Amino acid sequence: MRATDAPILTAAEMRAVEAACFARGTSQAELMECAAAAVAREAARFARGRSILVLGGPGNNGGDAFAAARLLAAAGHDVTVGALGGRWSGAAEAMQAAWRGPTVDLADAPAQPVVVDGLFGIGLSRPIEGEVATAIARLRAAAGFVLAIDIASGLDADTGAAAGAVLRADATLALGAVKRGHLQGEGVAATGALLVDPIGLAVRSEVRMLAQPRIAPPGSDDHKYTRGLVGVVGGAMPGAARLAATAAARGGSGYVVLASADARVPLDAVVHREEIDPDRAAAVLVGPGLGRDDKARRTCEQWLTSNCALVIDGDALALVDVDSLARRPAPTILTPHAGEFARLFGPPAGDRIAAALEAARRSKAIVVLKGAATVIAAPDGSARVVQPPAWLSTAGTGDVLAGLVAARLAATRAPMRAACEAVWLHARAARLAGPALVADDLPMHIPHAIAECL
Ligand SMILES: NC(=O)C1=CN([C@@H]2O[C@H](COP(=O)(O)OP(=O)(O)OC[C@H]3O[C@@H](n4cnc5c(N)ncnc54)[C@H](O)[C@@H]3O)[C@@H](O)[C@H]2O)[C@@H](O)CC1
Ligand SMILES: [K+]
Repeated sequence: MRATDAPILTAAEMRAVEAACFARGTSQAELMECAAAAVAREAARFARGRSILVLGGPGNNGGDAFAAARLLAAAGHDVTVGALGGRWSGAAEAMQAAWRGPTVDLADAPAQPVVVDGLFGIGLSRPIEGEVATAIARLRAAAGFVLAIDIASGLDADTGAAAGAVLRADATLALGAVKRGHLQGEGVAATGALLVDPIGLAVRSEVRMLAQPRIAPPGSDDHKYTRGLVGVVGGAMPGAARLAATAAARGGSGYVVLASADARVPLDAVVHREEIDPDRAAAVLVGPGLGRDDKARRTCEQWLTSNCALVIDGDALALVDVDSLARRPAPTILTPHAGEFARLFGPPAGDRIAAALEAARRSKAIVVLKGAATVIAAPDGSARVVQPPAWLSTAGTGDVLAGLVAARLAATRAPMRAACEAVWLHARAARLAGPALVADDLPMHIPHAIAECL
């Protein structure tokens, strides 16, 4: 199944879940059979009758592979196993012994159109080098499709870093839970389509893939103020604030006020004012196109010390500090890209999810760390992760997201929920806008994205 709403674990957390499962009486072999059945199901779906090379490594990832090979062969597929190692133990040994089909050394494995990668999973402990690296490069180049069992071999399960070779997958079937390494570092490119099978494990985690939200429509007695007035603070580059204000208007705000020296408004429905009344605003966005001069600094300071719920983006992220954020009496949402995040909190080490959670804890703000995998982290330790379409990597889309976050904050008054709704709607609007989108295209698709969530 697709990974939406799936739990995301570290390797240590995954092992703890497995240990708890064993403590309740499930055997390792039973869990492995469950994993293998899921792998065989997905491999058969992708193979569509083509010959399959299953790669089996020396650990339990290899155990899954041997068991899946047996199930695929029993279902009538042409299966060869390319094996590495040979000192299997426990359930993996039993699975290896139960495989009766053709087995060759990895180095001699014949190229096949479909490869199932069960070399290494979350137990990778050193870089893939030498003969193994040579073999996987050859097999990858010849394969039309590679399905990784649990995680692409060569990736660190927590950071997605690859110290040596990686067997890049077209699809990965994560077992029990998504691993953090699927979503960061080299894992972003090496994972392919991310699928997850629960394999019967009950996994609880407050770090999850972002699910499609349910959006509450306005009530029959709502009016423009109860639905939430959004203030957008403009500055040196007025286009950015106009994009944000358009997104705020299309994102379900009752009223959008754009405060800018430039009186041009992007829509007739957006009202231009010299100032935003803090007592009327349900949420204020500061930062897109603000500039970083003294005037911008004063504006930023004024809003930072206000009692308004704030979204802080772009230039404003360079004008605030963590302690002032933590002192704010009202909700704050930060929407940094990697550079802005690094300036404010220090460069994220290998694990961006951990870095975003730590930043949220320190700043007492919701942190939306944008990137190939966007992380939405809350001070309470919960986080949601989504991989937005890569076409979003173009100028101005961050301004649209910031406006949308402000709109949802004004509508919901619940910062984590608002950030999750906005990030989901933004990604969905991008898909609706299609390839080669420009930021100006996105706002018109937001209402359609909202309609899918009612
Ligand atoms: N723990 C369990 O009970 C279950 C685990 N499952 C599978 O088991 C995997 C984890 O199994 P393991 O903990 O056995 O670990 P792995 O199977 O990922 O690999 C560990 C083995 O690989 C060797 N190794 C690590 N890096 C190497 C390298 N670069 N070159 C050569 N050898 C290397 C280690 O010495 C060890 O023998 C999961 O990813 C998942 O696929 C599933 O079967 C479900 C049940
Ligand atoms: K693997």
